Amino acid sequence: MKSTDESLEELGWTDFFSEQVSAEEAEQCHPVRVMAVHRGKIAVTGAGLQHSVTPYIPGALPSDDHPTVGDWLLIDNATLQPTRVLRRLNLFKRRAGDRHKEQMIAANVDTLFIVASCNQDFSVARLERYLVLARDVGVNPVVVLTKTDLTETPDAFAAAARAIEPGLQVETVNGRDPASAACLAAWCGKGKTVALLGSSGVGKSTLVNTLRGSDSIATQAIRASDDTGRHTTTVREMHRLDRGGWLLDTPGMRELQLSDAAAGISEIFDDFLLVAQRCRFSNCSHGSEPGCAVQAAIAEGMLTSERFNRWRQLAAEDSVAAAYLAKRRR
Ligand SMILES: Nc1nc2c(ncn2[C@@H]2O[C@H](COP(=O)(O)OP(=O)(O)OP(=O)(O)O)[C@@H](O)[C@H]2O)c(=O)[nH]1
Ligand SMILES: [Zn+2]
Repeated sequence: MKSTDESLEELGWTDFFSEQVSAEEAEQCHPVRVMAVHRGKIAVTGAGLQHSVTPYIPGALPSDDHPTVGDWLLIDNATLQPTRVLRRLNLFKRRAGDRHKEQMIAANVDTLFIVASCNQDFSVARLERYLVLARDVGVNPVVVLTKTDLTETPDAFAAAARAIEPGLQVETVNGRDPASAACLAAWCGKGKTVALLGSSGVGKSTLVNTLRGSDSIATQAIRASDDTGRHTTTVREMHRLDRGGWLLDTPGMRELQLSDAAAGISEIFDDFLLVAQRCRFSNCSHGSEPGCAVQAAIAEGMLTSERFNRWRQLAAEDSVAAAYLAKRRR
């Protein structure tokens, strides 16, 4: 199947997907993108068509990945039943509240907006957590710092974010002001999919509304007393922008739990891994072992103990999750 169809390209269809479809399949099926997932139904859009279809794929095992927002599916022309999920460019998952479970967040994302606000909610540890996820999944991250209108020092927040990783892209915006949010348009071109991740109340839905120039998503005033976000976004869905891109909002998250993200952790904390290679023992826990290069670097001021603690915390959390998953997959 060739990716010549203009309207499919607007949906994000590329050769990566078209090459997966055999000539035989192309005759019997048509590709559609999952726009929203509801209970028992998914909203899909293809070339000049929209359907609401069942998310169940004949013959799929319960352990198989089911369609999630952003996925490309093949739909049978006659029955309108999904026949299969096309291989994904990438997939965001997180550990759901129940630690045994993984929840799919979004598939086939070009750019991740990691949204945080310039107020007391701002946390480098939380940004690192989202960056680990972005690196692990292999998606280009952009840190978007909102609520610049509520602080005198937005540059200080931006500097703290930039210090996490050399070359990290950081934008500061007033999410309610279209002129201010316009700097984000660069990532939202035709056929591009941008997912927004961040804690509840940081202003994801507000950004989506501002970039779309509409006010169709419910946003809710957060409790002024503590800036704690309430859950305002309930359905995960793709929102179309006039210039052709797609924004994918995600429901309010209290805390992002990583699962199986060792590769991402290694990238964000590569400075620690580099130094750890010089530890005397290859299985050094960087505690009180003799000859620990990490502790030596901290003592010399080359590495900070704050970042060390965040690294150990993420690594410990991730290895517990990874062990769980390995057991379940066996
Ligand atoms: N002053 C100011 N308020 C903002 C800004 N961005 C968002 N808000 C407000 O912050 C509150 C929460 O914004 P939402 O857009 O609902 O937050 P969210 O991240 O989508 O939250 P969930 O849907 O729960 O994940 C709303 O009252 C917004 O009007 C901003 O840049 N400046
Ligand atoms: Zn060590």
